[in-house]
Amino acid sequence: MPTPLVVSEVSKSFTMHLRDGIRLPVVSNVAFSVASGECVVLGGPSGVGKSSLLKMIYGNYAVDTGQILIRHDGRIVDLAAADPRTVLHVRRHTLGYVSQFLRTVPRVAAIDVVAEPLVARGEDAGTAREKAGALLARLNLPEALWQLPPATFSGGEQQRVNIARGFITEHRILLLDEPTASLDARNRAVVVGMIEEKKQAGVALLGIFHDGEVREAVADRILDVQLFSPGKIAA
Ligand SMILES: Nc1ncnc2c1ncn2[C@@H]1O[C@H](COP(=O)(O)OP(=O)(O)OP(=O)(O)O)[C@@H](O)[C@H]1O
Repeated sequence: MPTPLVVSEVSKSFTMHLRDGIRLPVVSNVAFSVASGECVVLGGPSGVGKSSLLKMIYGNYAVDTGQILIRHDGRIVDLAAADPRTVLHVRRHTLGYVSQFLRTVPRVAAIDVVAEPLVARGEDAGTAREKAGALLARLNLPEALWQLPPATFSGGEQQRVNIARGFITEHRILLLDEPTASLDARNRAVVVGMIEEKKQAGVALLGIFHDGEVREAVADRILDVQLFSPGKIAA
């Protein structure tokens, strides 16, 4: 099966426009790939650029140089150079992202927040809601909350809505930014099981997990982002 995600010679500096244009180099010459059915975990100390790298791959941060090659619709798209329409199409169909925090939409019920990515892909609303309910039940979100907007939910409840929303589609690539950070042990175990199922289904996963136990449970490989700190030569 063709490799779903290849990151090639990616470098990035932040330019602080309000601070005399000071440049903050973050990563340099990042090169790795994630195979189908593999879970690669980004490692390295705080501030080394793990989250920034994930945001570059999702297209939220621009890259200065390099390519982010995504297998999409039977062809290869360089997301680093793609126009916004293509980026949105890739996100809708191929590239999923579970951020650390849920971005809530006022007045939208939790179950519809979770079902929305399926509806956007053209799935019937009733079926999408059924799948959303099954995921929320699996993640132990009390049914009394399903019809409420998640804005007032606890941190862990919001995170579970966010996870359900990210896992509901059959995206071939899934980016995970600390999806278990606010969860208790029981729900962390549920998420580990869900990641395992995605691997079995051939999804390529790339994530950040600060929890050592979760990392050990899900990682096929840990990629030390420090190898790509500016001034170092990538191994
Ligand atoms: N939007 C931004 N503008 C300016 N600097 C940024 C921006 N985002 C990140 N940085 C800087 O880039 C560096 C890497 O940050 P990043 O959040 O990617 O690190 P990390 O490895 O994920 O850290 P942690 O493990 O603490 O979450 C930091 O020095 C940070 O201050």
